[in-house]
Amino acid sequence: MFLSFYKYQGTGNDFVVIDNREKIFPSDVNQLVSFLCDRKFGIGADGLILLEKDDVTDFKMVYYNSDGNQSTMCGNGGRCIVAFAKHLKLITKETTFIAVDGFHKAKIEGDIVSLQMQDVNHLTEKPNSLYLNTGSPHHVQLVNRVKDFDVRKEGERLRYGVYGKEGSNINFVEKVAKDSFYVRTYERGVENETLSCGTGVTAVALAMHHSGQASSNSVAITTPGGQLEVSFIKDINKEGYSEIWLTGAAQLVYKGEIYVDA
Ligand SMILES: N[C@H](CCC[C@H](N)C(=O)O)C(=O)O
Repeated sequence: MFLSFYKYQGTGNDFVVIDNREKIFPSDVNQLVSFLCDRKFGIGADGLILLEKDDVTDFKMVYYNSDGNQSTMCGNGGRCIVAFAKHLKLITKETTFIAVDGFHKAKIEGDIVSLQMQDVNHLTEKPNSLYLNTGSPHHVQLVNRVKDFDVRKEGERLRYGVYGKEGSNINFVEKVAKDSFYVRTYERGVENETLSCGTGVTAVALAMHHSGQASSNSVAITTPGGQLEVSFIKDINKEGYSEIWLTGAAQLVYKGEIYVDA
């Protein structure tokens, strides 16, 4: 059978996106997801996103990493599904949708999508890093000359060596100017560096503010895949953050059909 799909990318984090409102996708078949995400034998992507109906919100987002397993929240994928919902004429400029980590508001203007992320109530300080969950778990570590850093080797070592089976995404960050940082991310479930990671960029912005490396409540993050901005409010009476918004481009690349064994 032929399966229709859309290919989206959000600052280089790329996804197979499927309109599953009629539940045509056999979602219990992990190897189908890993096949579709395979860059040689399939379409190729960091992850796969299903847009489904929801009784309360405009739509439901279901996210799979390219290893075929359903995963925690994907920030760039959340921005791409909002662009897809607009393409399908389900929404115009604003939306509320449900994802694995709860409700999300989002706004879209042209191809720029601003996605509200879940509040972050706790950041764990470790010897030379911070650990926090922005919808997915993230290790954040400042390094020198991040562009020359062996992200794959060090990322894999930390993801398996420190964070065990559950794992974590691993972000290496370098300060480039006041309230401006360059970030490279090793992504759990992709098991490699991706060109950007939305929940990772969000984690880096909050970690840099928490540790005093950033003073503004709006932080510019450059990734190998493009530019993102994270804005937030620091909660005065506790260590957390709220009103966290991740903003950047999300674009349709192509639409296609792929042959899958029935
Ligand atoms: N790989 C992540 C999920 C996708 C995160 C990333 N693509 C993003 O944009 O947030 C994990 O398993 O925690």
